Amino acid sequence: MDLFTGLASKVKGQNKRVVFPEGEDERVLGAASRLKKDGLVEPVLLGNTAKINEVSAQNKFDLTGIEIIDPATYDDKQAMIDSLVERRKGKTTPEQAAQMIGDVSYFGTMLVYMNKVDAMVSGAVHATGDTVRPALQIIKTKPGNSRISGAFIMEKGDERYVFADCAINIELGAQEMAEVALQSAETAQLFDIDPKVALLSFSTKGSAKADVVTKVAEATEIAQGLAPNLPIDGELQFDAAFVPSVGERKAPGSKVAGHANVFVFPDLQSGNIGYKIAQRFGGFEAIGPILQGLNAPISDLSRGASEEDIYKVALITAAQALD
Ligand SMILES: CC(C)(COP(=O)(O)OP(=O)(O)OC[C@H]1O[C@@H](n2cnc3c(N)ncnc32)[C@H](O)[C@@H]1OP(=O)(O)O)[C@@H](O)C(=O)NCCC(=O)NCCS
Ligand SMILES: CC(=O)OP(=O)(O)O
Repeated sequence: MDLFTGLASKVKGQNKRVVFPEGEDERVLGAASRLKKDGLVEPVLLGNTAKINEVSAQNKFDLTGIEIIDPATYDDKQAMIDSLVERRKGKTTPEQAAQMIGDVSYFGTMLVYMNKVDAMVSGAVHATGDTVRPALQIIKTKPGNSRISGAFIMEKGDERYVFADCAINIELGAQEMAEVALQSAETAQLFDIDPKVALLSFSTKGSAKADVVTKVAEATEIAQGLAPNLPIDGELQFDAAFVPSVGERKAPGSKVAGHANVFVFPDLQSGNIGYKIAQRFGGFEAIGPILQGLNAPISDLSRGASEEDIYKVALITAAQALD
């Protein structure tokens, strides 16, 4: 069974309410109308109702039964402001809160925080920082996680891999990289991938010396200590992690080298560039970024996302809302 058939059967009929703050965007509307028609989620669109109906009519989308909330005329605004001020005690004044919820990313995040919806999918129009900052400030991390990170499921035919962090942490210390490794192993399990985790570098097992290489070796030790039963290894170059013959030559005896399926990058430059190369040169579908370590299901999208990408990310996000 492919990834999305399995996810669809899990979320079908569960009526998970997913808010789409960029409700006036044509790709978002197309995805929402299909999700509703397929009975997979209950989309909630944010935006101006007349504008949403106009874009839908132009594209012949059927929005029957889909709730639209216009933040400009929302009845419960004061309760939302009060709740935001309470959550950001000492950090946000009522005046600032009123201004913040004028931004659809904050408005949508508050709907999740106040349990008015189960999940949020955004970022087709807004850059990642603007999409996730409200979640970092309001939803915060899950217990046991000091930071969130962003993973992609990279899929082509029956090949399926996890890449992280491709979206959030510009620089990572050893401890933080170890945490991303464990979060990514958990994400892999969610998608029926039996994780073999490689912490990547331009060096394999000491073949080069540099502080950034030492960081990856230290992160590997920390991650192995935290999860002794998981196959985790580093520092590994990508070829040593992925190609069996190279793995054997460069890292003999490693349980991961040559067979890795979860790839943890040492910083955001390499992670973001790496996933886009696999996507655009390698022909992999890049599904995500899936936010890991956040205390509620909220997903960011790439602004390059297609309607199909949005549909799939919404399905994943609804599945995360199931337990
Ligand atoms: C994610 C990002 C927006 C956070 O930056 P920021 O808003 O400047 O963060 P700040 O340091 O001001 O922190 C804001 C809040 O978020 C929290 N935070 C920041 N990064 C976090 C992380 N990785 N995990 C958890 N919380 C985090 C801070 O603790 C702070 O909380 P507080 O307000 O309650 O004290 C920033 O790291 C970023 O731009 N990353 C790159 C995103 C990107 O462009 N990716 C490429 C495309 S996908
Ligand atoms: C994940 C990512 O790179 O997002 P964007 O393309 O929107 O910058």
